[in-house]
Amino acid sequence: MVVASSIPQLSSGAVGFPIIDLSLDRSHVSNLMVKACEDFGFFKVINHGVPKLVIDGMEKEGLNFFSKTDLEKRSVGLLKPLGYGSKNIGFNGDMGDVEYLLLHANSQSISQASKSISKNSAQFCSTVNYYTQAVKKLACEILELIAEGLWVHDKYAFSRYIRDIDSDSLIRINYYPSCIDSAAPVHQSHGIGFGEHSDPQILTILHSNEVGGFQVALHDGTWVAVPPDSMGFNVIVGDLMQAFTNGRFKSARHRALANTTGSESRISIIYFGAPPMHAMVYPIPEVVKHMHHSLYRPFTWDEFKKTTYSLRLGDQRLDLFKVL
Ligand SMILES: C=C1C[C@]23C[C@@]1(O)CC[C@H]2[C@@]12CC[C@H](O)[C@@](C)(C(=O)O1)[C@H]2[C@@H]3C(=O)O
Ligand SMILES: O=C(O)CCC(=O)C(=O)O
Ligand SMILES: [Fe+2]
Repeated sequence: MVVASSIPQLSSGAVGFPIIDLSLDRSHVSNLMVKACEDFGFFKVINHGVPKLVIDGMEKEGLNFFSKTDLEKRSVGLLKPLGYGSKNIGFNGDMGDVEYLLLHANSQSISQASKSISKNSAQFCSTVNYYTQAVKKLACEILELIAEGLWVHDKYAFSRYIRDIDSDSLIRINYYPSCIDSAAPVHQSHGIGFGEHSDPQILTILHSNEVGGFQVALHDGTWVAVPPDSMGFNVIVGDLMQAFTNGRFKSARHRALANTTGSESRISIIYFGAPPMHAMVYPIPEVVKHMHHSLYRPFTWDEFKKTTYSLRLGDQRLDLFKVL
């Protein structure tokens, strides 16, 4: 990746995704974000203001959890799809070389979940809460900058959904064991940690340790590796943002490769910013005005989420909401 205001081409001919420095001038940053969302549906932010201590604490709790025995991990008593999972992704047969912990991102749910996740539940709870609050704040700032860059007159047009007390946002920790860690021989691994997909929510904020494997697809379908950087956060446009912007932004298809060669395990911590279940989603009038008609019919997040869970990971679920 290269810090720049345009789309940099690396010498190899590969694309470097935009890196946006949040300490720069606000209107410059908001324009860069809109361009990045249009060109890639993806960018990295640096100088984001989330303290390293908060990130390290969260990562440590994650590693501590995944180091437990199978029995201990499987005893996390949360209703599916929340809780602990290993290899299975969703309900429709998708598989990957990944273990995960999926939680609701509100403090009451985190507090409740902590009791079955950690013996030191108070510490787990406060660590996850600190992280979630900090990353939610970052997500809101980014959404407000994007609204400004799009000249939407209500700068809270997107962020209000995830600021809402009933927001259905999630927090997920994915653990990709190194082949040395893994019980399965390397030749049995199919190479995929988390298969190709777009995220259904509004915006995703992804952090990972210094182990590679995360990839994003360009609009033409070419896969590009995202170099790991534990100092930055990856920002991914979700399906709802595509609907809000009437297709001006496209949700980014991404995947994580399994760790088949390295000796280190990869851990990623992901915040998915989502609206409340009852919230209506429809293209915002300012964007439609320039494009003449709405590409998508209005729908609730509840309806979209149900559709998402009835489909496979890689399906293009937003197509089902297109106006014909
Ligand atoms: C196969 C599936 C897993 C998923 C729900 C789905 O039916 C399709 C989307 C998947 C996804 C991708 C982004 C997030 O990781 C996630 C929690 C979400 O909201 O949609 C997962 C779902 C999951 O793992 O439960
Ligand atoms: O773990 C990663 O790096 C990506 C996983 C992902 O895209 C997801 O959980 O939705
Ligand atoms: Fe994802």
